[in-house]
Amino acid sequence: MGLTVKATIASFGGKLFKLSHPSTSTGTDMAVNLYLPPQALKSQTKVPVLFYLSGLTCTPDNCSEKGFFQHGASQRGLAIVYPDTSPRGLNLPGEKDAWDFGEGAGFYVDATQEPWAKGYKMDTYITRELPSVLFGADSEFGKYLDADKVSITGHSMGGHGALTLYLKNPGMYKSVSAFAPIANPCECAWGKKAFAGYLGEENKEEWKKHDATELIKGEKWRGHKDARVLVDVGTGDNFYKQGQLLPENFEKAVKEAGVEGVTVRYQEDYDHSYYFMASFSDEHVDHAAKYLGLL
Ligand SMILES: N[C@@H](CCC(=O)N[C@@H](CSC=O)C(=O)NCC(=O)O)C(=O)O
Repeated sequence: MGLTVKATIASFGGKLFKLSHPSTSTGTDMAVNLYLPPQALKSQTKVPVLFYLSGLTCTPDNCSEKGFFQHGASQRGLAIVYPDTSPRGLNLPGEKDAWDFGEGAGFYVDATQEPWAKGYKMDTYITRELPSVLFGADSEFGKYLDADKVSITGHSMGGHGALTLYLKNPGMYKSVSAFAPIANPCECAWGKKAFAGYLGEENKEEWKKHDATELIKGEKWRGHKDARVLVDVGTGDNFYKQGQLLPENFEKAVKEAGVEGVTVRYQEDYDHSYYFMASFSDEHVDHAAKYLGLL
């Protein structure tokens, strides 16, 4: 069984499809939104694809309703994939006890600890299963999507997801960008809670494999001359002020590792919300478009 279309919504000359599909990674049905720009629909050609990973508490709808990404995507001619942030409906004990762990908070890792290992496999889901579901021969959308031209972006927990999936898999994505990412999860409260639960309290070396600040220092990226990374953080972001994001640690690691092609910008007064993202989403679409051959 493949994709089910739940709704089709006109947006900026293209169409937003609300989809669901059974997932072998999570053992649940997964919701996912897909935006096809007018260029794909009118000429029936394959367009490049930008994956957008959402933050804590989000569904595929938060960003497709108020992130303003469809505006830039329709101008540049790229598709956007908005996945969910965790499995839903597994009914694991404690799954809905907190907004920063469990349902809506999968952290884009493959959990190794029970009970989470039963379906919290968001790394495999985003990097392997979802592309094959969307781009594969059985997908009615495959004819519109260029599987060889894919970039990734995200917000907060999803910014962590975008940076780490990009850094773990050189070549899988053409570029990465992030809004207010949790840039050093091993050192912040959100990250410590998630990694202790999903990966094990004692497995600190394993945690580092899913931390952008650690990954950029690793052998895959040390001395890299063209990293293609854009990060925006708002200086009025309360989660930034509380030390949940730690972009300075990421910048320091980039410098120490001699990595070039990383831009971290601090946007005066902007907070953590979608008002911030909508203000800069065109620029993040353009960052992706440049490396996807559209600019
Ligand atoms: N507990 C609050 C705050 C949750 C929140 O701010 N979530 C952010 C992501 S935070 C890091 O990943 C978010 O994107 N919220 C959705 C939105 O539409 O703003 C709550 O439950 O709202």
